[in-house]
Amino acid sequence: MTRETSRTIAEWATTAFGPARAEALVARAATEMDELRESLSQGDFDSIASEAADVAILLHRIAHDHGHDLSDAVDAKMARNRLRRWEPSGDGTGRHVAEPAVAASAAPAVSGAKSAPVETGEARLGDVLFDAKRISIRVRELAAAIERDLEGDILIVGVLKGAGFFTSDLARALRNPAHLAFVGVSSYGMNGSARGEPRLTSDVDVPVAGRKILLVEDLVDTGGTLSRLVDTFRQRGAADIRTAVLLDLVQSRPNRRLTPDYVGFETSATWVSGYGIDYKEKYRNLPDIHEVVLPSKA
Ligand SMILES: O=P(O)(O)OC[C@H]1O[C@H](OP(=O)(O)OP(=O)(O)O)[C@H](O)[C@@H]1O
Ligand code: HPA
Repeated sequence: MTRETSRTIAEWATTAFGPARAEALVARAATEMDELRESLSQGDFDSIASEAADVAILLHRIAHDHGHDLSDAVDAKMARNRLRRWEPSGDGTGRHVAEPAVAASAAPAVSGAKSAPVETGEARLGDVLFDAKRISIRVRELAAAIERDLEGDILIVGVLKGAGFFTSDLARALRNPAHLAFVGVSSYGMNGSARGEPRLTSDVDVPVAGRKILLVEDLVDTGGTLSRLVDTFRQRGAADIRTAVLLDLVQSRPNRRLTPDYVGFETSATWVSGYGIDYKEKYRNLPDIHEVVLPSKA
């Protein structure tokens, strides 16, 4: 049997019925919902799945017409639901009461131009800014742009840990015969507290002289990490160095040390997490990128 997606459903429906306005689809979904309610009240349990499918088919079409896939949206929403705290209403449904809170007391002190705020209250995971689907589309677009500029053999260098997922997705979207390496960079002092000059904590395992290098970062804030790496590889004789970042934290632009060559998304968020990016080492595993809400800043 064909595994239907929002796209295949929308294509079929448009061929069968012609283009539709979203309002008409919502009204039709409400009618199908009424039929589902009727099946339940009449005890017609055999038709329940089929009536529910009629509702879902309309929802798939609405999602596709607005650039989404409903199954992906359900996956993303469920990932979020599983992180929330819920208060049961007593009838088998419930309301979410608060986002998971993370204590801020252990926050490292932040210094200099780094935009990380020092919190006095509690931080929580906020809205999804860029979901997994959007990220994967954008990664492919970035790869296409990079391929147009950089031909042939390149050395892809991912910056750990934050850019781990972005580097592996971008590398797989690029068709260049690439070599892959990673570096570790830390901006924290030896005591793990103050944010200072970025230093290399682990190096690439290949020579870089004469190579075309694509440096891959999850985000650019002050630009300190990337500019440190560009300087390092330039001193070692790299032939060409390009920088690709998934997120540009636009608030930090005025004091930035470097402008990346390729940018996935711009965001005005102060702090973000997910898709490799952490909040105090947490949330790197989340498939979507969320805003982290820092309620009070000192
Ligand atoms: O533009 P900058 O001001 O240099 O900031 C960007 C860097 O900061 C974060 O890394 P972090 O040092 O937190 O390490 P991580 O990648 O292991 O999370 C982020 O992942 C970038 O690497
Ligand atoms: O928003 C951020 N998230 C994680 N690490 C960061 N480093 C600078 N800004 C950020």
